[in-house]
Amino acid sequence: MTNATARAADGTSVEARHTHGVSVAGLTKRFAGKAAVDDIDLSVAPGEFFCVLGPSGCGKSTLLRLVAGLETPDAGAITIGGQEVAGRGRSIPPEHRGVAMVFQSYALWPHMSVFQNVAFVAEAGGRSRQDAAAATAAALEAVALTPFAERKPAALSGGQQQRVALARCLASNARVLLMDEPLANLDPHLRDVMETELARVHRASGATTLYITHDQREAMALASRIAVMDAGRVLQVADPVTLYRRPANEAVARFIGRGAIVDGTMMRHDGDGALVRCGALDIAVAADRPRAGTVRVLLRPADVRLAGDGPLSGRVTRVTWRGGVFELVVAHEALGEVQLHAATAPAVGETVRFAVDGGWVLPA
Ligand SMILES: Nc1ncnc2c1ncn2[C@@H]1O[C@H](COP(=O)(O)OP(=O)(O)OP(=O)(O)O)[C@@H](O)[C@H]1O
Repeated sequence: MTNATARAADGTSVEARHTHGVSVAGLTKRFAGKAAVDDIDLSVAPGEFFCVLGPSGCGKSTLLRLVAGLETPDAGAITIGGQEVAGRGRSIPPEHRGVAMVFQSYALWPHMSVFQNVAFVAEAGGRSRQDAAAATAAALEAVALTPFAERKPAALSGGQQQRVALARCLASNARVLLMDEPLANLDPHLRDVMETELARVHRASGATTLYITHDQREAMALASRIAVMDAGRVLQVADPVTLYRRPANEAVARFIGRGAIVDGTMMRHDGDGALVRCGALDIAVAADRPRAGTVRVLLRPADVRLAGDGPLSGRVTRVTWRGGVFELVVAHEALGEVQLHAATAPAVGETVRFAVDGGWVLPA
């Protein structure tokens, strides 16, 4: 099937869905005078899988609820598919925004069967009964719930109920899917399975997806781009690799992944690289621009390696098995504690030699 003829589970052409991006500008929402969402600008491309990642209480859900139309902004504007749905004192109600939403709580109708729960939403998209039934069947198949179609929600496990909520979202006619931690209540195995399924369904449907999570692993696995939020503000928007390798500031560096941050002085800058002196050690690192004074250098575990002839030595303070690799914390006199991965584990307290092969000078 070519792109031109590709069809989503609900019969909508992929092209139709691809025309719907989401953008917010200067978006602000206050509760009791305190900004939960604080002057945010974001643009989600049509068809993109975009994650908003941040700690509890940073304003992620409020942002999603604003886009859905469940909250009214105090300032700023929201545009969906080229249409301004909120701003300048105007607010289009949720049902006219062309979005479907999955919440942390599944909000299923207890008196309806699994099939009816999904079909109800599919029909609300303005389709014929027959088309809605086909979309419902396809969505239940996608979340592996076909055998449970006639059950009531009360006779399902929590994870199965969550999958019904997901199927409802998939079966809706919406061009834009809004998901608030939809995998939060699943066990790790089912989470993995559903992550794969979400990615597959997204590829097939092309629906623009705005996905909220506090789980960086999940965001990294699913998103084409991630916005990292803290205290109502967006700290950085980037693809997962850039967020990990080149965080914009210390807060993002500490929130995403592991690593150590050490002080140094930039001796030289050339193109995309720099030589930074940390204590008595010169390290070749990546850096976006020349900098005077003290700089802060992020050393990810992959930047550091055990080496019998390495120039540095330190004492192992912690060893953690991370499934396939040991993570060591090694204390060095000048650098402080650095982390690295190793195939074999020295004993805690042992002195090891190591080398630093790279790093990233934090821009801010
Ligand atoms: N209806 C409300 N009334 C008052 N305060 C609210 C309301 N909704 C959210 N808040 C506050 O706004 C801030 C952001 O909340 P929000 O639910 O958006 O965060 P979150 O990042 O989604 O958190 P979590 O991951 O825990 O769900 C919090 O301080 C919260 O207490």
